[in-house]
Amino acid sequence: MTLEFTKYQGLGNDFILIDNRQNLEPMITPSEAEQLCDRNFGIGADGVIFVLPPTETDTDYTMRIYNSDASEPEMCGNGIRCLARFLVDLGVPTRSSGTGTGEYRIQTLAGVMTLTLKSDGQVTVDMGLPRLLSSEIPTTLCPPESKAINVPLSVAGKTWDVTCVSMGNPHCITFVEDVDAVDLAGVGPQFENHPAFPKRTNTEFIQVMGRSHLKMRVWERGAGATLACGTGACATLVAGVLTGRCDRQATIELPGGPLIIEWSESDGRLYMTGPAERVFSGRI
Ligand SMILES: N[C@H](CCC[C@H](N)C(=O)O)C(=O)O
Repeated sequence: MTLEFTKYQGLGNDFILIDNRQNLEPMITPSEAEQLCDRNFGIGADGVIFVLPPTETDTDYTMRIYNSDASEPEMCGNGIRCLARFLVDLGVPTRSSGTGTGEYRIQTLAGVMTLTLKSDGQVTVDMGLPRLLSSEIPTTLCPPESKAINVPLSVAGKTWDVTCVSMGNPHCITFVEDVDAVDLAGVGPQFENHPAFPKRTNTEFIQVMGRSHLKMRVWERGAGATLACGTGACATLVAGVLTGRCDRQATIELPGGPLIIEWSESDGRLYMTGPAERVFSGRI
């Protein structure tokens, strides 16, 4: 079977996008996606994202994603910005948002996201409400109806203070003195696969540069060290506010570049703004 695809990247978090609008199910299997993500034997990417027909009322399309390890996460922040750019390139008309920019409403396993295309080429995503109860992460670090904020977790012979936030997918955030000193490949997998996280977890290591500037490195569930993580940046801002370290709007500085994140006072939702760029199209 010949597969047409287009590669996009959001701050270096890169994805293979597939126009799957003719079928209700993804046209390739998770293991085929894993092969395509291989950076030596395949196209190379952190994941494969499918544009599927809408099944929820008042949505334009449905997004599904396979990580490069073939697992299926609930949501991807950088990836959904790439999907917005893909829809524009496919010639899909936007809804007028009334503010002079176009919008798409996309169903995901984490809920319906509204994507706004800004005049400067960036994309703002309404990422919805954070989930904070340990049963919602999910984590066994504390009782199901309580929140895991600044709780101790032993990893790699060290005790880390962690705060857990779900953006539909699980995140474990820990604040460190020097984020560049973290042995990401050494400790990342031990966090990812820790028994305290029944669905595994994404892990964000954060250095506070100021109340509106956090420096982040990330070990992603199912993808390893990536250059950026949009859901992780949102979860990080929430953890920073809950632990008194930052304001409700901040620049999250990632290895691949900055994301602007706001945890709205008025509606309690997270808003993420960042770029999404086409790299190349191909067929395999
Ligand atoms: N690896 C993540 C999915 C991709 C999230 C990340 N790339 C983003 O931009 O939000 C997970 O398994 O939850």
